[in-house]
Amino acid sequence: MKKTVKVVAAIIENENKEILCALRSTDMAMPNMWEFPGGKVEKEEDVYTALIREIKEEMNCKIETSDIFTEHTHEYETFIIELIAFKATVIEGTPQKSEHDKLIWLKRGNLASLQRAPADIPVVEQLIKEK
Ligand SMILES: Nc1nc2c([nH]c(=O)n2[C@H]2C[C@H](O)[C@@H](COP(=O)(O)OP(=O)(O)OP(=O)(O)O)O2)c(=O)[nH]1
Repeated sequence: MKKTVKVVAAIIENENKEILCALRSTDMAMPNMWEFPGGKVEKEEDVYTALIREIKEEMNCKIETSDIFTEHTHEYETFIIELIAFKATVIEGTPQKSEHDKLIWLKRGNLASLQRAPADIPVVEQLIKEK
């Protein structure tokens, strides 16, 4: 049976209404795919704590999150992902790349132009529809 992995992701929006997109590096699982920064929720960790921790670890900044934007399950070849996405804003520091190959800010209308992790596609569609 495939393992189910709970992953939290941040839709970080700046004052220009652009959204932060991160390119998974060649050293990561699922390389060369664009994603919303975040990662796996650890055992006994709540989703908000997990997201704030992941963003601090990955981009050395502090975010503030609001309610869940969207939550859905996607089946990959080797595992099932339960992806929980939150809207967020940076409240301390500036996102800096460490694990990712690239960080870019994109307007909503341009979000669909990137090659996305497949589980993220419904999130992107919902974001585009929002405006
Ligand atoms: N962070 C993130 N991961 C995503 C997204 N969409 C998607 O399919 N994934 C997948 C890629 C990975 O297989 C998994 C998240 O793992 P990760 O490698 O980013 O998380 P992590 O830092 O906690 O991982 P690890 O080093 O502890 O293994 O979820 C997304 O939008 N953001």
